[in-house]
Amino acid sequence: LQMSSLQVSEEVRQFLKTPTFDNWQWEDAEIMVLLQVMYTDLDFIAAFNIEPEVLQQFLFEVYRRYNNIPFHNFKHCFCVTQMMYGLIWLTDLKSKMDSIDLLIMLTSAVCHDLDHTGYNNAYQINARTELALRYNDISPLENHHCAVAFEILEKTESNIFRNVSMDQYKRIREGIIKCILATDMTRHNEILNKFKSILPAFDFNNRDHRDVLMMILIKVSDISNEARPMEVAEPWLDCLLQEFYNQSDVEKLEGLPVTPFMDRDKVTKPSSQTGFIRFVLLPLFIELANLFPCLEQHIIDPVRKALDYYTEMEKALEREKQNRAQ
Ligand SMILES: COc1ccc(NC(=O)[C@H](C)Nc2nc3c(cnn3-c3ccccc3C)c(=O)[nH]2)cc1
Ligand SMILES: [Zn+2]
Repeated sequence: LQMSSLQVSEEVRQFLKTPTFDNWQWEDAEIMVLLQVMYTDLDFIAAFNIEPEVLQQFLFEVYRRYNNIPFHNFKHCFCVTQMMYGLIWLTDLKSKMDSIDLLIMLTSAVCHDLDHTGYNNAYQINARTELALRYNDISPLENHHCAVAFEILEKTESNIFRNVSMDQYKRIREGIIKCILATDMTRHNEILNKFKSILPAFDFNNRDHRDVLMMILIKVSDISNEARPMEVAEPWLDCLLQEFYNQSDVEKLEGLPVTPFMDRDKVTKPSSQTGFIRFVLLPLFIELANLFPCLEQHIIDPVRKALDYYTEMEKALEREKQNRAQ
């Protein structure tokens, strides 16, 4: 996996800051370079004295620890990190938050699904896997992703934080743990409600407010595929359903409870998406847009278009089913 960060043009560097970036156009080796560009263009290299070869080793270890499964793979890690990077520039967060918080957010996105096996927490708990046992059924996957991140960071040659102070390292570790654990979707309403409650008097100088915002930003980045152009987003839904169907097939074989929206006999692409967009994605994005109005046109409009697209598809499927029934 050869990479050097010299060959990225100014045009690509600008494109990388937008939510329309198409991950499918790039090889893994090029994606590794694009991830380095993000750390460089946010001035983390200078601000935290990160040595380029250590950053490369860190990203290579990360690359190695993601698995080749349909959805929660290294390309997903890149998409989430690239969306986080785009949100940082779109909302001008550099002028509102400390650089160390931005470093926490970007690194959390890079590491947030490390060593995902393609089976969600419900499966881990029902099947009483080693992870569920180790983490007592408490966000087993997210605890594992975070533990793997710090296994990588414990090694000197891949510890991008090895030149920061003890206090900075403590703050970075606390922040990454909070952000990665926040990606457990069973905590979705808990975190969204907390954000809603502080929004009316949001204060960037309030540590608790900043912590909740960081959790909301990684959550938004994590499930934001439908904010991208349809030709980028639709393949991701196919990958996701592949992983979900694989899990529900195994659950059926093992006599374990099957999650309805993962069951290939129950779910269709449009039906899974219209519900998700209406009840999960839009409410979350609309709350964030309350704080950053510019996200209306960059993130919310594309999601409304996706909702229209899947609603139309759902109706067409319905009509087809009626015709077949007659
Ligand atoms: C509250 O917990 C939830 C809520 C909804 C869902 N997922 C869905 O409703 C369906 C399957 N669709 C869906 N789920 C998605 C998307 C993006 N990420 N994502 C996802 C993937 C893994 C785990 C959880 C989610 C939300 C997406 O575009 N669509 C999964 C968990
Ligand atoms: Zn994820």
